[in-house]
Amino acid sequence: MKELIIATKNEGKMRDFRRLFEPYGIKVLSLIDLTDPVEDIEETGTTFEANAAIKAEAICQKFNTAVIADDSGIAIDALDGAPGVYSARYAGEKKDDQANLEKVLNELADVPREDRTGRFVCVLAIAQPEKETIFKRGECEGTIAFEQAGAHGFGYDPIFYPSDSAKTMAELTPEEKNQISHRRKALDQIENWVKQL
Ligand SMILES: O=c1nc[nH]c2c1ncn2[C@H]1C[C@H](O)[C@@H](COP(=O)(O)OP(=O)(O)OP(=O)(O)O)O1
Ligand SMILES: [Mg+2]
Repeated sequence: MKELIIATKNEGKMRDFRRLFEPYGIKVLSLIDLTDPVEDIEETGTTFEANAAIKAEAICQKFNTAVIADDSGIAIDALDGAPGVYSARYAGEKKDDQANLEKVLNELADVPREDRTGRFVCVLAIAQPEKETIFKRGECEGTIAFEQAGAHGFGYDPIFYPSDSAKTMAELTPEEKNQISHRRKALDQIENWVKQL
């Protein structure tokens, strides 16, 4: 089976990616799956594209092979786009999903339903030896809940209602999430590249 390295240590993303790549007959490996330990990569960029490039290019150079990275997050209009690129560390360096979503709920406590709009963003970077890095962006529009619901998914899924959905992203099955997610929409745009692997 063909293998592809995804430059991530996020287990929630990897569960999404394993399903998303399965139809292409591709086995995806995270940085945790590799036998060589990979040190944490500092995400010093101020855009999703910059951070995705940092991750993809570092691992591409290390292993001299094609690598995909995913930089993603949630952008909330009432918070001027925050947490945005800082989504993973919104409540502190520890990367605590529960603390992060509680911080958002607290900040939006007085914001009425119609003003709770936002979107998930996923930027995929493909880094390949001797080639320019390729970027594709997928977005999933929705609204932020007043309280968390659902046990699937990861990150901010329990507080995000995709547009036209009566269920949060965490109440959807993994298959349902993968039909509408920002990750799906970004991956759709690199389908031709994936198929030629
Ligand atoms: O489908 C999603 N459903 C819910 N939440 C999500 C999703 N996609 C991204 N998110 C949140 C999780 C984390 O708070 C941030 C990603 O941050 P991001 O730096 O890209 O990932 P990370 O540091 O966890 O792992 P890594 O950099 O090793 O890939 O956005
Ligand atoms: Mg990260």
